[in-house]
Amino acid sequence: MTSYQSQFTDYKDLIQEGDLALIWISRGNIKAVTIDAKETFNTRYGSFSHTDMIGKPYGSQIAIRTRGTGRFAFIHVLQPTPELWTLSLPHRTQIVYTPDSSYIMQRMNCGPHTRVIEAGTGSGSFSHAFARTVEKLFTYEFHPVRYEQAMQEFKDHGLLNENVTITHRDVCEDGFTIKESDETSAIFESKNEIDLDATAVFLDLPAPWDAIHHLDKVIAQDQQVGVCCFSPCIEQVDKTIESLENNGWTNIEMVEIQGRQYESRRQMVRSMEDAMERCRDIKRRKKEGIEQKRLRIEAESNGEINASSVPTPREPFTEKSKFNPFGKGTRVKEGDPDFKWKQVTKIESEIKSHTSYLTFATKLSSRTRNDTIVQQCLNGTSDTSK
Ligand SMILES: C[S@@+](CC[C@H](N)C(=O)[O-])C[C@H]1O[C@@H](n2cnc3c(N)ncnc32)[C@H](O)[C@@H]1O
Repeated sequence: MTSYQSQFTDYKDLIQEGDLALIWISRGNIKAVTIDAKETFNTRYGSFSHTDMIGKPYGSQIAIRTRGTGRFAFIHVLQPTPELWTLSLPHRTQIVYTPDSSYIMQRMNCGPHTRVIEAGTGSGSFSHAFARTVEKLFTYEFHPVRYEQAMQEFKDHGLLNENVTITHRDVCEDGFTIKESDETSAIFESKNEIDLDATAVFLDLPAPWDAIHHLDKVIAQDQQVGVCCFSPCIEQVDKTIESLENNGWTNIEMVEIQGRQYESRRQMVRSMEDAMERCRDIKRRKKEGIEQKRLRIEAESNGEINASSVPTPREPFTEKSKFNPFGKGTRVKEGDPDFKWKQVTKIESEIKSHTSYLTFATKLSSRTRNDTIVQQCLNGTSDTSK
């Protein structure tokens, strides 16, 4: 397999041989491909040769004539980003989606100096987002196949060379310390144990409460550390909070992200006269119905059961072309200038985005005052990079 410069962290302009590209076919259909001049990308509309992509800028539209109809079909070739990867990755587990991951990173103040612990790795969706933003990501997975697959994927995406370390571990049983004897991608230099010094922790595990007590050994002692536990059930939240409290975590808060689509629409303004016309119309139709029924019964009893002998109802009084805003008639196109409209907001009635509850907390282990640092801060000479 090709080893990539990490395109997730470094952007490039042109599509090249060996690149990982994300091919946008439609909104819900994005496919990852490795650009190879000998290959074609097949869709049900036809085949797109990789040679037509090589040398073009990322974001280009590639068009072909479709089989049979001769009409155009097209795809877009996109640069991989963590957001697009989340939409196209091979699912090995449930994953964290961008509305949650972006909020979590923002809440935990993730930036270029953050050192993150993540367990479990799962399908690596959140790992890619962390990897782009933070200084270092230590991710843990106890399922052997998922561990291997994630490790290969991180390697292929150039993330292991950058800032990601993956370790095969049951974190609830064995905690987070990484030693030379462990099954890990970590590179050991002078010491046989990695200094994790984590400043943010993300736990997407069935039982995060069993892992929380292991954190003290691996989190930064002199800085405020943030934790987020991602759990689908409120009972899990309850147990997590208990464990966080017992282990000295503070500022505990639970959040649920509910994504909603707000649409700007126009609604027809209806007058009292419209309402009255509607009532008259109902009355008219009812009367016509009763009359028709009477005629049918009469025709039946006279033995004239032939349908053609029953008169067709007369056209409703309301002209269809003029549309009765409250009743039947021709559908009016939203915004039709013959009617009055007001601007309204419509939201989806169902919320589809509940994936999990997010339980946040913080911990500052060492509360001792370092006078040198305080003095440096007061003098404006402190190293603000930390
Ligand atoms: C829901 S998935 C994580 C998905 C991931 N956050 C993503 O965005 O792709 C949970 C993962 O945690 C792993 N896991 C569960 N318990 C674990 C433990 N005690 N230690 C390490 N990994 C664990 C599971 O094997 C699974 O792959």
